[in-house]
Amino acid sequence: MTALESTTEGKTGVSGAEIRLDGVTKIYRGQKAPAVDNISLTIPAGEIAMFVGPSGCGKTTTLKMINRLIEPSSGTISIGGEDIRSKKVDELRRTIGYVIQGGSLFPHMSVAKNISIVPKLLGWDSSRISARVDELLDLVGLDPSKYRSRYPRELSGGQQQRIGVARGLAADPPVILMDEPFGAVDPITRQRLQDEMLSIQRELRKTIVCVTHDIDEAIKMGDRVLILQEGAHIAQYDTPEVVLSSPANEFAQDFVGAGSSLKRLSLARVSELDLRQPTTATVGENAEDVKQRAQANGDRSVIVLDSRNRPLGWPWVRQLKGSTIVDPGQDLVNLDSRATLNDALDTMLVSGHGGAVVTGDRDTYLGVVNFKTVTDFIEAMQREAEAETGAAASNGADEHPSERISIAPTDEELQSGSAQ
Ligand SMILES: Nc1ncnc2c1ncn2[C@@H]1O[C@H](COP(=O)(O)OP(=O)(O)OP(=O)(O)O)[C@@H](O)[C@H]1O
Repeated sequence: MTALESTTEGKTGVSGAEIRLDGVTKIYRGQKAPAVDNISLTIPAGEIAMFVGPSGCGKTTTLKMINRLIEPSSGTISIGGEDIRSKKVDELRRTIGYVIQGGSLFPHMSVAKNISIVPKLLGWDSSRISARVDELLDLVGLDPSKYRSRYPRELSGGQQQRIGVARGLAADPPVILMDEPFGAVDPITRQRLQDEMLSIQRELRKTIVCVTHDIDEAIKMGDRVLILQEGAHIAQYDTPEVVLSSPANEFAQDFVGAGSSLKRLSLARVSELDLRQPTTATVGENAEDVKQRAQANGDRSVIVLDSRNRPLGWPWVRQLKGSTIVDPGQDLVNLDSRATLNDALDTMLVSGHGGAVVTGDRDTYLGVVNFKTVTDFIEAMQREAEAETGAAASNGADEHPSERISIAPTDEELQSGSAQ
């Protein structure tokens, strides 16, 4: 077993490997100026590094040099301490997951075939591959029995992207490269995919390098954010907190943009809030018992869970008909506990309940978040940020926090909208 395939020792649960770039330069043929000019960078094992910067600054070129889709003109790249040139290109790529926008699935192959490309190349036997396909579908939130045999054209954009992620993870590589992975989907699906990726990463602790145009995505997803200028010159490489609170220079400041104190909302997670615990019911339970329980709790709606404690629906008590609780069959927009407060507000807006059902790893039910909890939290953050930045908070060029929270419903709307 080589360093690339082995689990990194020393950090509990980390299966990723450190990536190092030393003086790496890429000059494309026929070009005078380097696309990437002498970049040196270390991405610690088990972390997510988000690459951001203006179009053409060299993000994708830098990323693609890590799996040798592009060969550097000079400099050295190592993974897990091993120079990537010490392996054959094909072998190297089998140890690096690669996920790109839209999933880029093969249209003539079923979902299972798409996911199993690399395990097949690695010579895994068919029962191991089939078990792995099911495990990965479960991990990315798709029911294996339903999706295994489908073709890409039978999937939504978000589902295709999930399969793309499953394919990138298939052979359990220590390193995953992602190029604008969530660029082609609508904002709510994008948020869910980001949350799922964070949830998966919490279990797997790979080393992930991800290119994005979106500074908010970088701040949300990254353990570290790399802000690049033209020629892949590093403007700043720091944790999201430091990038937001202390931009290293004018370029980083401009890139992070106005209202950076507000962007800190993207750092606050739903898991930091006190979740409400309204009445829950399990499919198959006696409906009358559930109604009585809800009434005793003063709740006008209940969260219906499946036998594995995953939320299925959020019906009003008056909608509970028949003698047993059945799968309400509505599409429930869940909020992952790793979602940011900005995401929480967006999700709650599309819910008819003035709140959102929060889930943890593998979609397990955790509780409910409502507007009041979030706005209280935001107001406390706002006061803190204003105290920190003093007069700067009143700068007219900045987006004012109150603009962002004005979407919260009134108390009256809250009372009439749900039992919260
Ligand atoms: N195959 C190529 N041949 C010549 N020049 C190239 C090639 N690929 C990229 N470039 C140039 O190299 C520079 C960096 O490109 P790169 O795609 O790495 O940037 P990027 O930051 O990923 O951009 P974007 O955000 O627009 O995708 C750009 O000036 C681009 O025009």
